[in-house]
Amino acid sequence: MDEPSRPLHVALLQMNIKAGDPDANFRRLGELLEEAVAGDPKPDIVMFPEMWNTGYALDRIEELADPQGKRTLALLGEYARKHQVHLLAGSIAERRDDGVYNTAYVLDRAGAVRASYSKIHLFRLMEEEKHLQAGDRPGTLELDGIAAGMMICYDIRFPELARRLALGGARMLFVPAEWPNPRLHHWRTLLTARAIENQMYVIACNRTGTSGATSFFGHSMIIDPWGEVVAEAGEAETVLRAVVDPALTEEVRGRIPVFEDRRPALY
Ligand SMILES: O=C(O)CCC(=O)C(=O)O
Repeated sequence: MDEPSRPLHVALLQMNIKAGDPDANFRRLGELLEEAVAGDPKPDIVMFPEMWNTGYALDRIEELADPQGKRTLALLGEYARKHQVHLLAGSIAERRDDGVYNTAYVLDRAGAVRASYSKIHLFRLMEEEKHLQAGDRPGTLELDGIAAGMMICYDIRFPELARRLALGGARMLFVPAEWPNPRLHHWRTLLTARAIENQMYVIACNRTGTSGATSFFGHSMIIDPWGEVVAEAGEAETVLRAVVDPALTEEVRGRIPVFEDRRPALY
């Protein structure tokens, strides 16, 4: 049975991903995960970045993607059970019968898959639409009695999706990403705006390092429902930790009743 809603310890694996080398990425993820669960207190939720299994090796993505996520889910199910943590397992390149999807999985402490979400908005600047299939439904989940939503990277440029998740009851928004230079300003501003306008936590895990000519700035962030940055990483590979208190969402929503004051009939 789910525990009652209480503050949660989260740990974000800001990882350097090797494009086109799933074996190396599985190894590195395992090391960072061990580092995360060795922390005191042990995290309730460990989160990973976007496409952490393959990186953006899009020209070989058919061959590299994990068929039905089987390798990922077998390994992560074992990790989750062994360490008794929830895994917001970033997203992976997942091969299905009709193509490759950029899919985020959520596993609970028992290692069971609780939710999945495939990225809805494909990022044309990186030609995702030529190699990936788009998801067709928003990502919702519930962990320890707390309703939350998921968006992947480029999705945060679409405020209507975050609002839809908030209206559906989400009190936290998880955002795995591979957000590159030079758009740190956009990353910080958009994440902060999604937190303030929806009065919910935004928990965003970006990758770091380089992939060909593209470099990634890290700056994984946890932003509270008032828009304050609770924790922010620099550029280095790291485990970023913070405590999130879902009760703060109610307090902030009570302070400025944005959801009651909406006039959707007019716009
Ligand atoms: O929107 C952006 O600037 C970055 C998005 C992106 O890199 C992605 O969705 O993979």
